[in-house]
Amino acid sequence: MSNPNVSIITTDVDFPMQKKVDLMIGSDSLSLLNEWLLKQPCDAVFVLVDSNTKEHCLPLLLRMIPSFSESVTVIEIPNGEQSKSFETVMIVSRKLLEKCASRHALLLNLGGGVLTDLGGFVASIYKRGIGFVQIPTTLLAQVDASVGGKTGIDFEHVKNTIGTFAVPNAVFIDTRFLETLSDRELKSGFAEMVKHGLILDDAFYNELKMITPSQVTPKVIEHSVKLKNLIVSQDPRETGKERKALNFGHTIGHAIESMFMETWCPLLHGEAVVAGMICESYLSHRHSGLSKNELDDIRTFLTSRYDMALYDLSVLNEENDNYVLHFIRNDKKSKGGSISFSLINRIGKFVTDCVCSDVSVKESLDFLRKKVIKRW
Ligand SMILES: NC(=O)c1ccc[n+]([C@@H]2O[C@H](COP(=O)([O-])OP(=O)(O)OC[C@H]3O[C@@H](n4cnc5c(N)ncnc54)[C@H](O)[C@@H]3O)[C@@H](O)[C@H]2O)c1
Ligand SMILES: O=C(O)C(=O)C[C@@H](O)[C@H](O)[C@H](O)COP(=O)(O)O
Ligand SMILES: [Zn+2]
Repeated sequence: MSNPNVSIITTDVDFPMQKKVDLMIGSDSLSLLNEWLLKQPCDAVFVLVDSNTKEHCLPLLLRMIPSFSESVTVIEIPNGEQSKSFETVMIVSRKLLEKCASRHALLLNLGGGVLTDLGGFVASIYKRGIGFVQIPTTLLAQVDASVGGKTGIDFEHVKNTIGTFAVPNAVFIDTRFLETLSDRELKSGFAEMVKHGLILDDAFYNELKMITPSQVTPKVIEHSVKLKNLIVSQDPRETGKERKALNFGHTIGHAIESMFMETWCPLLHGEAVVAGMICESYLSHRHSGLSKNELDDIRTFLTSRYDMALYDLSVLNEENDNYVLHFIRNDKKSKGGSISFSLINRIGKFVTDCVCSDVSVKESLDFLRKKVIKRW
């Protein structure tokens, strides 16, 4: 299988067994899918879509797999974060059962991070695990969610509480899908790329400062994926220090995302991560040596790109800080009752396992309110 427009990165995974996963990235990586599928020992192919990817992405996918387009079963779920739920797990599992999907079925997850997290989770538990392929259609899913094997659903508004580490059989990242994505969604995905720069690569961070999300090229996506993959291959199941780095901005970001879930205008994941990265850059300045200049640089860059004035931020008023702390305590990095953060000590260099007090967390939320929200 080869195509000059497509790069292939092979990653070696050791859980639950040694498994090599190919990530195909490029402006027409789907051109490799038909041939790839023909080599798989599967007995049926299912495609999971949401209402948007059914309209915008499924036609291209079906065109690219002529040997299967007549025989695939399409399963549709509603779009949006609410689909990361037990209810949707049941909808998909029920459909697989109705169609008598065997343990040799293959599930193609065609969608953004919600769909790849949910679809990956169902595939990892249905009949104790069937094969699945991630075909990410948002920038966020292309640079982050489809890479690294974290799957799951939310529970009681706590993000990704129920989930598995499950390795897909392959990942096809085709940048043509991004053509129908809204600016807001593109910006949300861009935030995770900025995160990759902040924790691992200052040159990449500076490169991102020079472009807008709509100017992101397949090569820039590939670089972001390589950065994530580097970390994942060192610490696939987040048992060591490395993978926690990918959680920069998420301890507070996830709590903020949870706080907004029930409001009339929920934040997108990347938007919450932006707010989280601002708070956690403040904590990095206070606790892990990030310079004042770099803190200002990050805050200025992020506030210039993300206009949070568009959202109702009253949910982040001081009187709600204890709710934010409640969500933070359920973060997966917490241990023995202490809240643990992944921070940076300079742009491009992460440090993990930083314990910060409730007082520091509240200070960082104050920083967000005074230095950022006021300006937004
Ligand atoms: N597993 C991981 O490592 C990981 C990493 C980062 C984020 N996540 C998770 O990913 C989720 C966010 O993912 P997301 O930002 O992709 O959101 P999403 O999956 O909700 O997709 C965003 C919206 O865009 C629509 N859409 C998708 N592709 C489209 C296309 N090509 N054209 C037009 N519309 C399209 C979707 O229907 C949806 O309405 C969060 O739940 C987050 O927790 C997981
Ligand atoms: O892949 C990872 O590891 C990450 O932490 C990437 C994050 O961007 C992503 O949002 C992930 O789903 C968060 O995982 P969680 O373990 O904090 O639920
Ligand atoms: Zn994330």
